[in-house]
Amino acid sequence: MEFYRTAPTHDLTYSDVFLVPSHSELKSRFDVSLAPDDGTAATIPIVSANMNSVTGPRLAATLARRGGLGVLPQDMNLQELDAAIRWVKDQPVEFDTPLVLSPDDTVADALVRVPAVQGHGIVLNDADGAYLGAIAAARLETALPDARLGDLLHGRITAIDAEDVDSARAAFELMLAADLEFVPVLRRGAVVGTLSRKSALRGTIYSPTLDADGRLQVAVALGINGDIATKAQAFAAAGVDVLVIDTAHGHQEGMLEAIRTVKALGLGLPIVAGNIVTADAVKDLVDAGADILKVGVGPGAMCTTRMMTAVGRPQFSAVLETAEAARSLGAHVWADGGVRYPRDVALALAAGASSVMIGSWFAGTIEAPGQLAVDGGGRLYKESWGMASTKAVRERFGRLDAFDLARKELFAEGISSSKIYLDPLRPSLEDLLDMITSGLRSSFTYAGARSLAEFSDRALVGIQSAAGYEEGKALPVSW
Ligand SMILES: NC(=O)C1=CN([C@@H]2O[C@H](COP(=O)(O)OP(=O)(O)OC[C@H]3O[C@@H](n4cnc5c(N)ncnc54)[C@H](OP(=O)(O)O)[C@@H]3O)[C@@H](O)[C@H]2O)C=CC1
Ligand SMILES: Nc1nc2c(ncn2[C@@H]2O[C@H](COP(=O)(O)O)[C@@H](O)[C@H]2O)c(=O)[nH]1
Ligand SMILES: [K+]
Repeated sequence: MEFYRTAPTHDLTYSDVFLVPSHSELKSRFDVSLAPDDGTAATIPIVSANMNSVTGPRLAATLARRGGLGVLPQDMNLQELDAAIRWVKDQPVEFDTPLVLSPDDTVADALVRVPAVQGHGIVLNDADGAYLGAIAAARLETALPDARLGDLLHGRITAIDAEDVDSARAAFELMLAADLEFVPVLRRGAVVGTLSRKSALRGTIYSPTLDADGRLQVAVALGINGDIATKAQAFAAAGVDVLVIDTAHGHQEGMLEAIRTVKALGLGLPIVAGNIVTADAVKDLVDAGADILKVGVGPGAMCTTRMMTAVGRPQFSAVLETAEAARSLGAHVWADGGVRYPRDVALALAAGASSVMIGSWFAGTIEAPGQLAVDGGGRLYKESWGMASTKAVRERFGRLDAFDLARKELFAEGISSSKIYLDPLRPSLEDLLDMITSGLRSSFTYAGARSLAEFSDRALVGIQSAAGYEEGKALPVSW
């Protein structure tokens, strides 16, 4: 990466900078590879944050199916995490994970899981797991909230047989011909997944993140306290693919000890560690055994660290400096936090990140763990909160006595409740991934780059004023 015309005299964040187009030999945006090449099997440079409001098993499976990687948060107990890792490993690769409900559930029960939109749906199984039928989510729009889902099955949707779908393109054509937006996919009478026309199309564009056995990959986070070795071994036994050792101040002795402990287990899994923002920290964490550094202090949407402590660093410069240091040591960087638009992802990659971690933006999706809620104006949202907020601290340390819990609560560095609205045009994680990856494919061609390495090499980055940034925004109404 090079700065265009002016070198910066101070640290910069994403809105301070822009990419200048340069000569390109690429003829199509599909000629671009977005694969991170950082020791994970990801094929797109997107990782979901280890936040309880963001990455649950469903979001992790959906993200891996499209080539990214989900990091399950450390604030779940060991049994829950073990079950979550195994659940992701059991999910279909070619089809969407079915949303299975009971015929006795009501329309209101369904509407907290999935909105009444096209391309999504519900599968009904009986108590023994036998398939009863499926309902397109759009049908919920006109049904009464207390109606039983089982009573909506008249004129039920045709299912397709997994054996009849030999390619994603064939599935798309089949659904188009039958004028279907959503179908359950059956194998020998049992549901093995669902498909929408859009997911069939996505199957022709994305490649899943797979382990050596052809199952979806998943990562899990560990804090730096407690019996880290036992936890790491249990996660490895459950089949996890990447370990993320995470604490607010990653450049501390406790983190270095935690990395050494996990490294000494010889599990053969990539170790991600953070959060840090300096080249010195990169060196120390890589020396201890980290393969990937998680970079970002203070940019997160739920994060109050900079206002509480003044500590942190504008994210573009933090990524630029740490990525350069990591590269010289054969390590990589994940840019963590502060992403609000696809452009921010492109800029993090231009600065040298191999992947970009997104939290709050993904909290406002169908696949995120929380229930859907409706505000006074009828808009759909999910609740999100920071992992260092009073809410998270209470949940994490609830087992402590009142005195110790009160001591921990003093140090909250995050917000406890925030509404993250679903984008009505892009309510699912996959809709956001389409938006981000198409933005990236286009960015790469503007820079004449076929791969991530070429992109960070060729990127020309200019520095802009606040007015320059403002000019780049679309105007939904006239001025
Ligand atoms: N990226 C970011 O900007 C930030 C992210 N977070 C996220 O919040 C979650 C909770 O992290 P965390 O609060 O570290 O909790 P952890 O449970 O990981 O514990 C942190 C440990 O480090 C010690 N510590 C020493 N200095 C600090 C410091 N400046 N800040 C925090 N702990 C310190 C704590 O001891 P003691 O409690 O006795 O001081 C404790 O033992 C993580 O997911 C983290 O990534 C939190 C803040 C900033
Ligand atoms: N200082 C805090 N940082 C937090 C907290 N919870 C999460 N985080 C960090 O934010 C990113 C995600 O950023 P986003 O802008 O995409 O939401 C996450 O990975 C953490 O590093 C918090 O309570 N305090
Ligand atoms: K912030």
